[in-house]
Amino acid sequence: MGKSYSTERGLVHAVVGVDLRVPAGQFVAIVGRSGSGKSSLMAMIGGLSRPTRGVVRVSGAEIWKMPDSRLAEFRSREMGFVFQFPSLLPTLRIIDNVALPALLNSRKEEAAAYEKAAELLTELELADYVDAYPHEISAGEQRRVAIARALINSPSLLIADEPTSDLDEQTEIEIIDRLYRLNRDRGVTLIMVTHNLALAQRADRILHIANGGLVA
Ligand SMILES: Nc1ncnc2c1ncn2[C@@H]1O[C@H](COP(=O)(O)OP(=O)(O)OP(=O)(O)O)[C@@H](O)[C@H]1O
Repeated sequence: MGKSYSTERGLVHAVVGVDLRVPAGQFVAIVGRSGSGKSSLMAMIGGLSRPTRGVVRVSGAEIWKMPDSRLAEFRSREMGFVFQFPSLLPTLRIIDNVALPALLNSRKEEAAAYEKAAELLTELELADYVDAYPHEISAGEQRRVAIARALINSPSLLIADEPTSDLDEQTEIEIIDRLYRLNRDRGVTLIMVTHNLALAQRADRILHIANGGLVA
């Protein structure tokens, strides 16, 4: 698959001829320098940015053939996202933030959504903070909330783009450990971009990307 952007400077080829197959349940780490195309690749896989070339299949479905509304629904059901910054809604309690995607998209019963949110928060050792607001918890705890939120609709694929940026080393290890265990214990396929090669070592497979292409 490929992605080019039209800019005033002309076409920028951000991703070029990437052929990537990730078996269900695998943990793949993607590493590469700034500007190498990691986020562009993740956005195409995650149904957030249309490829200019090629196809993306998730759980057998060709996602970029879907009409927008179906893709949005598919994305919220099949995929979870953890980005560089957790972007929790500041006026909602932690539990509301986690339950929200279930209430919005899969039309889960409110009670069931809150029950699942509480379960996930307990699993991520955040049970004490369900009624807290995002500004009342630490940056590492906020990342864990974002992971819980990403899991609320039981996705088969979790996409994490620099999920530990701006965290201290110990918290970074802890977050990666969480993601690692979710992958192992729940069988969620995990594709993670990281700058940190040591953390990438936890993955089943490390892909290096340079100038928009995969390198051996
Ligand atoms: N919306 C856009 N419009 C034009 N060019 C873009 C756009 N997004 C990314 N690019 C360019 O595409 C290339 C790849 O960018 P991308 O963000 O995918 O890299 P990255 O590896 O994720 O970088 P970083 O680690 O700094 O986040 C870069 O040259 C970037 O300038």
